[in-house]
Amino acid sequence: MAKIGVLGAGTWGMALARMLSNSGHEVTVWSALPQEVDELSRTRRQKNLPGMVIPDEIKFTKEIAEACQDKDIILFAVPSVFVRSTAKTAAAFIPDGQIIVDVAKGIEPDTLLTLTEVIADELNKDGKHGNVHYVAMSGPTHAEEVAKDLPTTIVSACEDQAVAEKVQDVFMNKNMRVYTNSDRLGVELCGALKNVIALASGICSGLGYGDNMRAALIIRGMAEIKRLGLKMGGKEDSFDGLAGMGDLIVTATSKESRNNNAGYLIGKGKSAEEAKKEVGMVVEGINAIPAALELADKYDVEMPIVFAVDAVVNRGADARETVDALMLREKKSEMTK
Ligand SMILES: NC(=O)C1=CN([C@@H]2O[C@H](COP(=O)(O)OP(=O)(O)OC[C@H]3O[C@@H](n4cnc5c(N)ncnc54)[C@H](O)[C@@H]3O)[C@@H](O)[C@H]2O)C=CC1
Ligand SMILES: O=C(CO)COP(=O)(O)O
Repeated sequence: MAKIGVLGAGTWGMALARMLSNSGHEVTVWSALPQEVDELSRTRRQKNLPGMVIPDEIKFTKEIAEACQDKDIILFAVPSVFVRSTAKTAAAFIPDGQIIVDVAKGIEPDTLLTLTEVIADELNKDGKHGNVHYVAMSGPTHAEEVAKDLPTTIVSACEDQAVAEKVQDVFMNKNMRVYTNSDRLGVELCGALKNVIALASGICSGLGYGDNMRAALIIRGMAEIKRLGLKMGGKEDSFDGLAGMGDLIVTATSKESRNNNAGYLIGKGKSAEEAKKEVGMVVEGINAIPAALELADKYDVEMPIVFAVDAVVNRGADARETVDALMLREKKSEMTK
């Protein structure tokens, strides 16, 4: 059995902590919010997963050292905007050679680093973390379903196959099937960028558009993600796989999706701020837009849906007119080869 430190006690961190604890692993959860640690310890409930009982075996701590020292795996499960600050605080307590798994989905604006790259960037500053192993875990995995033990699949992505398999072994159980993947970059790009397309899907539902439009957004959205991701060095299998198409399908169609729901509210006329507030959990697609635009520019890749989402979410464009303009863009062939 493994010793696992979970950094972040939000919806995803807690659903995974419970699953890992129920598999017999020793789990310690750290949160940056002291009142959250107190509340979780006392109520054994996560506020956004009210039906889920947190096993007594899970230990909560306000000391990040306690969640990082003497662990087989440290799991980063904080929203993307807190990944760097969490890595910075944790660095002094993370031994070299540690396996770090990130489950947050995003790309840091300005640096354009994926989140395992952000953690590495922070840890490498002291020259003492040259042998840390970074794994990205991603796939169609809504916390609300994992919390109910509904069957789920996920990818353990690391260029070192032995490390990817070690993480696969720890996370795999009858409700969670884990595949390995050697393309960490491609997997992380998929996880971050599909959230922007899920916002588009939600916006179109809010406008009253139907399943035809949703299917179009999923396929043409993945065409954009893949165009960029392949140019950046990602591998085709990742975009076609669970972390790519799988996660895009679930996020663009599920009633559980924070991004889909926020998009819906925006399509109904709410501002991005109002939508985020109403959703009440992190909406990573909104955070990912600046980096997606910067990457499209840097790699000279056309991403019309991402540009349209930015126009509606950040620049006050009328959603219906924006969809009309997308539909009437220059005529194209679907063939890429
Ligand atoms: N919820 C889900 O179904 C899934 C979420 N993810 C990803 O996991 C990441 C976390 O998502 P959720 O757990 O849903 O978000 P959430 O909105 O539930 O997370 C909030 C948590 O962030 C932590 N936090 C708040 N302020 C902080 C700070 N200053 N420093 C460090 N931590 C702080 C707290 O523990 C808080 O409970 C996101 O990147 C999301 O895309 C990935 C797969 C599934
Ligand atoms: O990444 C996720 C599911 O795989 C979660 O997506 P949402 O944040 O849109 O709920």
